[in-house]
Amino acid sequence: MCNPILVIGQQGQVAQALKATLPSGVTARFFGRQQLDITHVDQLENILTQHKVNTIINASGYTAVDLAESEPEKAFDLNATAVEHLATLCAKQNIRLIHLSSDYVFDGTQQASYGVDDHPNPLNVYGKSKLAGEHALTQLQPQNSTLIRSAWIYSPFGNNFVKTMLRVMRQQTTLSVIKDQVGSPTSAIELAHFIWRLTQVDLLAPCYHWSDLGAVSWYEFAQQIAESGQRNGLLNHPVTIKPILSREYSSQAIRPAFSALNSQASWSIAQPKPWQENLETVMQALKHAKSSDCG
Ligand SMILES: NC(=O)C1=CN([C@@H]2O[C@H](COP(=O)(O)OP(=O)(O)OC[C@H]3O[C@@H](n4cnc5c(N)ncnc54)[C@H](OP(=O)(O)O)[C@@H]3O)[C@@H](O)[C@H]2O)C=CC1
Ligand SMILES: Cc1cn([C@H]2C[C@H](O)[C@@H](COP(=O)(O)OP(=O)(O)O[C@H]3O[C@@H](C)C(=O)[C@@H](O)[C@H]3O)O2)c(=O)[nH]c1=O
Repeated sequence: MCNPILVIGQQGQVAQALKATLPSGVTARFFGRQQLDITHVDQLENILTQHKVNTIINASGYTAVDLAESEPEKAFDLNATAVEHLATLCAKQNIRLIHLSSDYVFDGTQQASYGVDDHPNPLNVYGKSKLAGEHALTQLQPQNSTLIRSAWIYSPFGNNFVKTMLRVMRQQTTLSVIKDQVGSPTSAIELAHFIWRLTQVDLLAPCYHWSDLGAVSWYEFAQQIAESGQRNGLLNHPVTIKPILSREYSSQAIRPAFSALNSQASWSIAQPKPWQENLETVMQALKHAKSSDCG
């Protein structure tokens, strides 16, 4: 039997999506930060001594984009230094490492969607810490490892823009959402399927991009969430969404104006679906979760 795959992360949305989509015949062990704090290199070493693994999926990360501006050390500890330690151990022990990075490594000045060879130039602390993690992985080159840049991840799990919008829309009938930031929403479930496919690929490319098909502004994304929310009984009143500019919205971090990903090079491994279709699937999952809560 193959050695189990070790997943770092348990409660995060990508970790939960990986758990929900575990392919039959694959064994995976999930470690939340209670069992494995990857900022402690001794804990990593202990786990790797206790568990024989060939592949690690790092689904952990510091993801609080605004908060990172006031606590850069924490963001860099988790997104860069811990990745460096992880990559060092994986290189030493011939373990394949699959790591996640973000569209926020790009500055958003490009006109066309970002491909894997486009130049990263992050605007905020979170993006800088993710890019430092990418550099650690590529420089240390653990055995046949890769990083996946994804973007705007949403799911029925954890915290994300879709769930935030639904919460805000339930509390108020009007809200303002930024229209001059455009990106690629990504269903965590579809991303998880892609990651599991990658674990089966013999020779990995150094970097993949993965998102749903299509690019959209946060404003248009919010409009679709409201429309689908009402149709699926997740919202019981109409909402008015006012399109605003980034400069009208107070936030600590600067976000790229355009960070859509070109993931075409990944389509030989899995075929992405349009974001509207994936959003509908997630909204229906939220609807079922709500009706079983009530039942
Ligand atoms: N969210 C998004 O839109 C995007 C995310 N990404 C990247 O994908 C990855 C996963 O993101 P997502 O699932 O959304 O993140 P979440 O914020 O939902 O989850 C973060 C995960 O990190 C784990 N974690 C936090 N601190 C530690 C630590 N010290 N040691 C070990 N594990 C820790 C958490 O552990 P526990 O399970 O115990 O809570 C949790 O599983 C991150 O690397 C992120 O940068 C990339 C692009 C977009
Ligand atoms: C709640 C809210 C947000 N916004 C804006 C703020 C921001 O520009 C945008 C998205 O806000 P969020 O804080 O949900 O998303 P943000 O934290 O920017 O999401 C990012 O997370 C990291 C981890 C990534 O890697 C990125 O790919 C991306 O998904 O929406 C509004 O315009 N109106 C609102 O009512």
